[in-house]
Amino acid sequence: MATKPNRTPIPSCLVIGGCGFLGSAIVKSLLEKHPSCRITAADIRLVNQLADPKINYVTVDITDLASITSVVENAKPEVVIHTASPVHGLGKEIYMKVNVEGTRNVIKACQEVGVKVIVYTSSAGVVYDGSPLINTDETEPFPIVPYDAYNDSKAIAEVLALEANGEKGMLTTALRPAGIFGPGDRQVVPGFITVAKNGQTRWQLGNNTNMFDFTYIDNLAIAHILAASTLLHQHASTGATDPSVDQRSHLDGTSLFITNGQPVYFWDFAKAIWCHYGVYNAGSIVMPRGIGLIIAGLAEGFSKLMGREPGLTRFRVTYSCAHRYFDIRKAKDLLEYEPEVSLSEGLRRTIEWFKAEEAKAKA
Ligand SMILES: NC(=O)c1ccc[n+]([C@@H]2O[C@H](COP(=O)([O-])OP(=O)(O)OC[C@H]3O[C@@H](n4cnc5c(N)ncnc54)[C@H](O)[C@@H]3O)[C@@H](O)[C@H]2O)c1
Repeated sequence: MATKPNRTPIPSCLVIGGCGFLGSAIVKSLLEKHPSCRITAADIRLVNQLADPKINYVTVDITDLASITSVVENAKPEVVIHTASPVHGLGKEIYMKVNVEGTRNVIKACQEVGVKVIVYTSSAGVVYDGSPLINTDETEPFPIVPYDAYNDSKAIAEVLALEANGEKGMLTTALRPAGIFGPGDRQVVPGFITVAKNGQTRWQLGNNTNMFDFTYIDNLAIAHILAASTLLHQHASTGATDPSVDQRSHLDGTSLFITNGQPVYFWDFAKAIWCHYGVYNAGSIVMPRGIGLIIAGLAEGFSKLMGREPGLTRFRVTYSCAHRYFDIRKAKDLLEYEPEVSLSEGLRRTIEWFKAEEAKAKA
């Protein structure tokens, strides 16, 4: 049995990737939950800055050791939350450079400056190889053949972050979110909205018996803050890792799946988005997965010849027919993590935000 987590207020925190979707939500939650925290938000591009004098925005490129070291030295944070990563769908080289070498640089800089706690944002995809993930927990090993370069690089970076646990007095943990969505989302919900705009919502790939996990952004931001303040408390009380504590109840040196804890049928999630968006004809034509893969293969070949982006890809077919949901009991035990915003309320807030943004753009 895990012991009840104790927490310590976070006096200073550097959020790397602090202008990104997740990073800026963490900054916002820190302002709310730890109002006296000195916050530095560092990112390679300073966009979406919150107008609050308590936040110090700085430019950083984590692939450059001197750049990240100087940011950590100036910020002198007790806690570093590292969310930076390129988006999914790019080449292997960029993932190895930013996620692997960049994370190595972040760890080195933190060790040099004496940071106490690192919370690394990993991904639920680190255990995915295309096989079904059904209520998967943290005992699931990394796959022998990773699904793609992005997930491979996230797994390598997670291992680097966790191996640094206990070194030079620093405690580390890794959170593995699945399908983050919310206002400001650039990946999950925009994909479904594009399908609606292209008039393709009638098509459903597969028979919709596959369950999927998604995570509302604010729940995930709070999970990061819970992890940071719990580790900070542990640091203050034991100085580092405590080998006398049952290994299963260690937050340091371990990874936790974080989701909304409400797995849903993949196409039910899509249909809910489209209904909120005002499209009600979804899913009336079911295309079996096998046929979808053949058509996607042809579409990819044709698009390559024409120099265009294919609308349907084998990745999208496989993904939308996959079983992918996770057991989050470990996060509930070790962090007392409880998703505050339900999936349906999260979707409502998200689509309202997208509609408002579209209205602003038209005005
Ligand atoms: N979005 C999802 O569904 C999802 C799912 C699982 C895991 N994750 C992980 O969550 C984290 C946050 O994702 P997000 O959706 O907020 O992405 P995002 O693209 O909105 O934010 C990532 C931020 O990292 C910054 N960044 C990229 N390269 C950098 C560099 N070299 N130096 C400094 N900053 C750099 C970007 O400018 C960006 O602001 C990432 O680590 C991602 O791998 C995301």
